Amino acid sequence: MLVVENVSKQYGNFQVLNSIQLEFQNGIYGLLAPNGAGKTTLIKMLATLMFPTKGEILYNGTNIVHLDDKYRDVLGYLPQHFGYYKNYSPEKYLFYLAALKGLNKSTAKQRIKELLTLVGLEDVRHKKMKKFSGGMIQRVGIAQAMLNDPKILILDEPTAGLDPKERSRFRKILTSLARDRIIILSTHIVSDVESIANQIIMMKDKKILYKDTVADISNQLKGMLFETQVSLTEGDQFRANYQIIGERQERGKLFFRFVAEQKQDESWIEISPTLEDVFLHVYEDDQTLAGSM
Ligand SMILES: Nc1ncnc2c1ncn2[C@@H]1O[C@H](COP(=O)(O)OP(=O)(O)OP(=O)(O)O)[C@@H](O)[C@H]1O
Repeated sequence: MLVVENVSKQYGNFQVLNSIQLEFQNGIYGLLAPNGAGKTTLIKMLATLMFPTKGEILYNGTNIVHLDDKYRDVLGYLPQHFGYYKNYSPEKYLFYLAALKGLNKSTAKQRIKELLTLVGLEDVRHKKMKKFSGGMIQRVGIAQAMLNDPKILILDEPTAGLDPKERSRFRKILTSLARDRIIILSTHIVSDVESIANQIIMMKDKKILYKDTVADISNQLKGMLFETQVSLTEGDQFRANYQIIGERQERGKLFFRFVAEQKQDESWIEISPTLEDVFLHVYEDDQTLAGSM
């Protein structure tokens, strides 16, 4: 078990995280927040690339800093921007990293074969990576993070720049890896984690806002989410009165999806909230969100 125990992080006087408390068991955790909320900072601390200003991170009861190499032996990490050699093939690159990680040759051979199959790159294993799409490169990234068969796999915004098909493929790979390890995946895109994460962690104002299942977080808006239609001339007034989650124009009318404390009009239709609704609701005033969508 991995435990983040009362962790705070400051860069100089600038506080990014304040008293973070988290526990991870095997399964997929989606770390979901707009850019700038501190996801990378938390992930870098989990990967021992940065250290908490206060608090500690424990793996099976021992501070990961003290575990040192023993911790890195069970850790797989895919950073936001991972460095690969464009002129290498994925196979050559993975052999190179396996050697750096101290895997013996026959173990490496077997493992690389399995991993290239897992990520669907066996057919192009000898092709130079400079010809690869963003999705293929990210799959090489997963393979490199999985070389040591880690108990903890951490991926920082792994789907950035991928198209929907590649995202879907990525999700399937992660699901297949989740059975007997902790997977922590950071993203600002709800659909990346909605269908695969056992738990979603949402951060706001330097703190953990929610750590719960998709269903339980979605229920935060239960009874408060509605749809209705109004005339075009009433649109501005309606927007001023309610928090709008979505709107569209159709047949000369405005259709709003919006949040209100309770049903105030017979014409309003209560709808089941999704994780995306809660995300938009929670980060409505968040300046960082505008740049991330
Ligand atoms: N080395 C640093 N020195 C000072 N401020 C930093 C440093 N690294 C990050 N920050 C600031 O800390 C805040 C959180 O950054 P962080 O990268 O952890 O956010 P994030 O949620 O991962 O966003 P992104 O996905 O854009 O990286 C941001 O305001 C960022 O500008």
